[in-house]
Amino acid sequence: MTLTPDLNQVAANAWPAPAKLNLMLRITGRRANGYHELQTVFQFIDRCDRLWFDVRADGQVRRVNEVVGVAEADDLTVRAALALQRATGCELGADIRCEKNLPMGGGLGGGSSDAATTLVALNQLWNTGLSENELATLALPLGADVPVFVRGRAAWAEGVGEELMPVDLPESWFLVVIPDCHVSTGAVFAHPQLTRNSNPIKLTDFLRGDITNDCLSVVRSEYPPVEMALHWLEHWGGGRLTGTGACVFAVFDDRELALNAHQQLPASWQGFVAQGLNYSPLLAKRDEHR
Ligand SMILES: C[C@@](CO)(OP(=O)(O)O)[C@H](O)COP(=O)(O)OP(=O)(O)OC[C@H]1O[C@@H](n2ccc(N)nc2=O)[C@H](O)[C@@H]1O
Ligand SMILES: Nc1ncnc2c1ncn2[C@@H]1O[C@H](COP(=O)(O)OP(=O)(O)O)[C@@H](O)[C@H]1O
Repeated sequence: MTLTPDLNQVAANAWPAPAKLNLMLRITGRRANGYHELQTVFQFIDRCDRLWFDVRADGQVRRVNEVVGVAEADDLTVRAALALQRATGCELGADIRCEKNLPMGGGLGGGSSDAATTLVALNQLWNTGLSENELATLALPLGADVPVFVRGRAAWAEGVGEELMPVDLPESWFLVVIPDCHVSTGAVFAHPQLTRNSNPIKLTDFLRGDITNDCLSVVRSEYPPVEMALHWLEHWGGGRLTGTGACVFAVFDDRELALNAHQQLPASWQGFVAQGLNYSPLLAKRDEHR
């Protein structure tokens, strides 16, 4: 008999919720409801939150661990589970445990990814049988970035991020720097100086090197830690902002170069090295359960 938990088993039962990077982001207009029309490119990275689900027979949905700064009722995992219950009439519930490895509000999409992983996992574990399209439709009201995580394919995106076209991109290495500040997505989109009228481009323009992020100039002027991180990354070929930030990243051809840059990160700064992924690890996990 062993008294230590079988850590391999714990890991095997975990459902991954990867981060994303926006490799470019253009704002091409504004809708009547105030939301902005975007063009963006999403790629996943191999840095993930991990979630565990225990099915409950009594229909209750509970988050069983503390997530600092997020009340249980507001947690996107709980909201996603309740949305799936409502849509399907499922009478089962779940205990949800979420290991947060991704910084919140950093433009890495951790909350959106947790929501998507919850939808995909519980659709399997509850046997609710929704198709990928149905899950993506359920995902959008939870957040503009949730559908891309449900579909699990790196994508060229338009609209508010819901019109998705899968793309295959180089799976480069990234050094992601986490500036010591939180950027409010709402505040960036409300900023009077934000560029809102970029001309639309095509995927081929992005592939030829148009990697503009229209949020960059507002974010770097309003948030000094982002400006400092971008300044430091100039030494490594220049930094880019993911989404509305605060995280910034530089691209490397191989892991060693990225690790070398990471080692030189100022001691008080946070960051990590990760690889770009065209397929979310969520897909492989889902397929184990089919
Ligand atoms: C712009 C992206 C790119 O990935 O930024 P990140 O949040 O990842 O940094 C996302 O699409 C963000 O989507 P999402 O995360 O769902 O946005 P929310 O926090 O709900 O948006 C907060 C507020 O920003 C404004 N907003 C958001 C998205 C959008 N396309 N136009 C907007 O004008 C709205 O006023 C909204 O109420
Ligand atoms: N499970 C969750 N993980 C992270 N954030 C969550 C979660 N549930 C709700 N949120 C809320 O969503 C916000 C956005 O989180 P996140 O997706 O990590 O950032 P971003 O949209 O900048 O990429 C957080 O500030 C938090 O208030």
